[in-house]
Amino acid sequence: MIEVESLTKRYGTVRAVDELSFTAHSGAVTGFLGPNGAGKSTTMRVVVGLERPTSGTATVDGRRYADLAAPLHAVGVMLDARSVHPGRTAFRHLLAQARTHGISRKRVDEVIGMTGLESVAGRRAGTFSLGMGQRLGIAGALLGDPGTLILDEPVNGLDPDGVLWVRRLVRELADEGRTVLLSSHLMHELALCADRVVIIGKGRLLADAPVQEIIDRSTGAASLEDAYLQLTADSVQYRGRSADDSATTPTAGSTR
Ligand SMILES: Nc1ncnc2c1ncn2[C@@H]1O[C@H](COP(=O)(O)OP(=O)(O)OP(=O)(O)O)[C@@H](O)[C@H]1O
Repeated sequence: MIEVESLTKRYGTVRAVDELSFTAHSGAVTGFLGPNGAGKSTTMRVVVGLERPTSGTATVDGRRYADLAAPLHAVGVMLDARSVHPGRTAFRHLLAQARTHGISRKRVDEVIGMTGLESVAGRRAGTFSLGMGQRLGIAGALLGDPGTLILDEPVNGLDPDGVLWVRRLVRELADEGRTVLLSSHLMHELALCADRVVIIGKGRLLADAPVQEIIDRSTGAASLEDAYLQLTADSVQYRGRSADDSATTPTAGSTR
């Protein structure tokens, strides 16, 4: 179980996370949603001890990450699949992680098999495609057979077969009683794999409920995406313009 309580994280004047509280329960997949810059990655980074909270707490099974004796066995984490030494092979990368916790080579081979990387395990990670890198990141998260998994955008860059595999994998992990917290901007995918979603905007909690309840509570929403767009309408910080918008709102200095 992941418990985030009154968590605030400030970077100078920026409140990346603002008095945020939620719980990701064991035996469930919790989707973590919010617009760009809402504070999802910062929250996850605090949970795994990469950032110190300004105030509040974040714990896994009642303990701060820094207090876990063997963190890889407690929490599997994939925050940035690109954070791999590009000159190391996938196998060597996983073996190096495994050695920090006395995890066997057999387990390294097992997670390589689980993630479908057998044929490229001997290749340098720097030559991997986006999707192959994601699979390697997930393999690293599974290495310690942890009770909790935290996955930031796990389906980013995966092919349809890979997306389906992640959907089934997180379901199985939750059905085994594990806690799964995953972020994604793909609403359709989240609606299919999450039991519950936590939606944040500008660092604050906007909703925390089962998927269907979030949809039912929003006026006229037919999908999680509809409900999400309603809930976050005032929290979007970066909104692009279409060509039509640009035509009606010329930029300063435009001669057209
Ligand atoms: N190390 C840092 N220094 C300063 N500001 C930061 C730092 N890390 C994050 N921020 C700011 O904190 C806010 C939240 O960022 P965060 O990466 O947590 O958002 P996010 O919800 O994960 O966004 P995205 O969906 O784009 O990945 C943003 O305004 C970001 O610029």
